[in-house]
Amino acid sequence: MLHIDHLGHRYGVGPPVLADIQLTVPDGQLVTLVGPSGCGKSTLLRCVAGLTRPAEGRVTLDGEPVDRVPDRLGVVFQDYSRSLFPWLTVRDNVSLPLRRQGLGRARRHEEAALMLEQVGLAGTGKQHPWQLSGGMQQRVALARALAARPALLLMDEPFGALDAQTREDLEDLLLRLHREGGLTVLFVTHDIDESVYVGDRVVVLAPGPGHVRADLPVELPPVRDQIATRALPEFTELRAEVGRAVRPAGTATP
Ligand SMILES: Nc1ncnc2c1ncn2[C@@H]1O[C@H](COP(=O)(O)OP(=O)(O)OP(=O)(O)O)[C@@H](O)[C@H]1O
Repeated sequence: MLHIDHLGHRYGVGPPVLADIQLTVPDGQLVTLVGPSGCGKSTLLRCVAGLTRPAEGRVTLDGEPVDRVPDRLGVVFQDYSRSLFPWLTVRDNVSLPLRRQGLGRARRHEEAALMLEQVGLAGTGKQHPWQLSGGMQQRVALARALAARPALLLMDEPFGALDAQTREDLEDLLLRLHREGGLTVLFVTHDIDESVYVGDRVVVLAPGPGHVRADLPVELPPVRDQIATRALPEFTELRAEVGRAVRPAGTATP
């Protein structure tokens, strides 16, 4: 379980960027974090990842304070081309976290093959990332994040750079892995539709300084479909509610 307790942050002597963030993500829940540009989403994720030490409050993962990058943390960022090592094969990229855990070569290769199969990339292990499409590279990044069997998966706009069809395929892949593997996920997105489609719960962060404006359960069937789910009245109502929280009346900019 992830627990964020009264977290606040400012960079140096600058203005506060986050204030009094209180958020718990129970095991097995996929929480989407949505909010306008600059409201502090990435800063919050960096604090949770142990990359930035918050000025106030604290983060715990399974009861342990996060004061460095936790061992069992998976991360997937938007920029897949810079997160994979081009000189390593796909298999070696995926098995990197396992090497850090001290697993032998044969076990690492076995696990990497299993993870690649799970993300629909069986048989690509001997290729290099640059031989794959953008969507395939992001699947490799996901396989690598899952290889460490993370207690928490952090995703920062993971599908933002992909074309619409590939993005939908990867949303559905994430939903399946979450459903079948009980993954605990904190997923940052700009996209209100995506926040509702993939989330069990949507948390809206508002700026000035960043704070939780809304925390909404997603009461949609766990097995989702890009066309049928998005057409449900529950989906459109929640999307509107999230939209109003992201952009309260009178704050829209031309
Ligand atoms: N390293 C840094 N030093 C100083 N200020 C920073 C730093 N990183 C972010 N900020 C500031 O903190 C605020 C929040 O930035 P952050 O990147 O966390 O927001 P965000 O919601 O993730 O934005 P976006 O959606 O555009 O990525 C912004 O005003 C930004 O300028």
